[in-house]
Amino acid sequence: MAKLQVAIDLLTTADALALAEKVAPYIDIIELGTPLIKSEGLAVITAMKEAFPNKIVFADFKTADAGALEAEMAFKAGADLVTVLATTGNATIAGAVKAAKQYGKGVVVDTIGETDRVKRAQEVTALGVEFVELHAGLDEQAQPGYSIQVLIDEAARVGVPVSIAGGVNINNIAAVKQAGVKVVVAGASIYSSADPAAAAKALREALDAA
Ligand SMILES: O=C([C@H](O)CO)[C@H](O)[C@H](O)COP(=O)(O)O
Repeated sequence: MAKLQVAIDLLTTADALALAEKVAPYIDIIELGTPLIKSEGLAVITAMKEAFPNKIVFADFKTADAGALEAEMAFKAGADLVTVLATTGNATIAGAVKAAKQYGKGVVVDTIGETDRVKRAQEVTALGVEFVELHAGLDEQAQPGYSIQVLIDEAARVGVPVSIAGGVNINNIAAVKQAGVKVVVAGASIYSSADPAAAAKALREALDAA
């Protein structure tokens, strides 16, 4: 069963907690987006885990160096999963994985900015990461001609555990799941909705039905 992850790209702890409260019944993983963590610091991780101890809390650090140190910071604050960039060196990813093993937590590698997401996903999986995020970030999504289909096609052939993030919505979530992903990430289609709870519920139902 694929998990549903809400990516919270809001800028305050209060707004993030309020959104999480609305969507929690329908989602498995609560992602604290990179802008949110930069805005509010580690305290937002602690606040989210205290409010939702039974959810998987995902800290989107996008770590580029000092993998062990940054992963430890996230885990000590309450994160269950932390991201490291695929574009960084294997030593940084391996350092984060080592810290994750010490804390009983996990590392997700984010392929944002990576030219060959499939090849890099296969390489980093061997380092012991939890899964790899096939990710087209907000700026890539804004480019003319962007389609999530490129990620769906990559997921179908990658052969290692992956998530997809990059514009998941109610119209494409079934195709995303059918590509064989472990986790489906939805950000703007939930937090920008006039009714985030209804949006999350619809995504959950479509995911489970696909
Ligand atoms: O990780 C993300 C981005 O880098 C900003 O932090 C997004 O949360 C991710 O792209 C998912 O969001 P949507 O594309 O809006 O679904």
